[in-house]
Amino acid sequence: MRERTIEFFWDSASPYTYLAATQIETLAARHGAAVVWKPFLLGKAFEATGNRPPATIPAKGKYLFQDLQLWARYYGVPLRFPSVFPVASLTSLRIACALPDADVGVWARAVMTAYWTRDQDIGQPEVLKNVIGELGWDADALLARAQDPAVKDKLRANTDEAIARGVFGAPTFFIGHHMFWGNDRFVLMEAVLAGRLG
Ligand SMILES: N[C@@H](CCC(=O)N[C@@H](CS)C(=O)NCC(=O)O)C(=O)O
Repeated sequence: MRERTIEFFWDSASPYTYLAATQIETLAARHGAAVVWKPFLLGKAFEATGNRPPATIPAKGKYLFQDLQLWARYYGVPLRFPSVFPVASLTSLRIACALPDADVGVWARAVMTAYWTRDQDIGQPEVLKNVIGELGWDADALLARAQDPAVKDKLRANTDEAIARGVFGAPTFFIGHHMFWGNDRFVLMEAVLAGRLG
């Protein structure tokens, strides 16, 4: 039987993850697959694997700015490089861990749109409150829940799981036993979902 689940490890601090988030549900729907949105701390995966943010290597950073804009134009989505970068994504990810599973993708897309298209500093509680309010959710209650020890543990567990499964960057997807890093791996993911690659 073909695999019908795409696990999506995402951190709102990652521009390529924002790009992937604009596409993944449409891709999944084409194949009757479900997306499981898994927030994790990319910085911890960098630390654990000895990897580093690409923008810290000047030549890679320069290329990355052009590459991101080309992808945004290719997808027909907005992308504005934020004035605060890198951003403190921790609270936005804890909020994701405090939500019911069905709302995590909605939150991920909303918070990444605020940061990656409207230059809003999602490290600030006031900004997060606004984004939560725009979704019609109770911002004070959700921000309070995001501080629960069980919620903090969930983010830690997702991050540990990602590292244990070999994640070194973002976005990272799993379809069955296959791991994919990057929004540029969609072509391979579709081949797996369509049963053309085992
Ligand atoms: N080619 C990938 C690039 C993805 C990427 O550079 N992601 C960053 C985070 S935004 C990362 O994880 N970098 C780790 C690395 O360069 O090894 C894509 O198109 O998505």
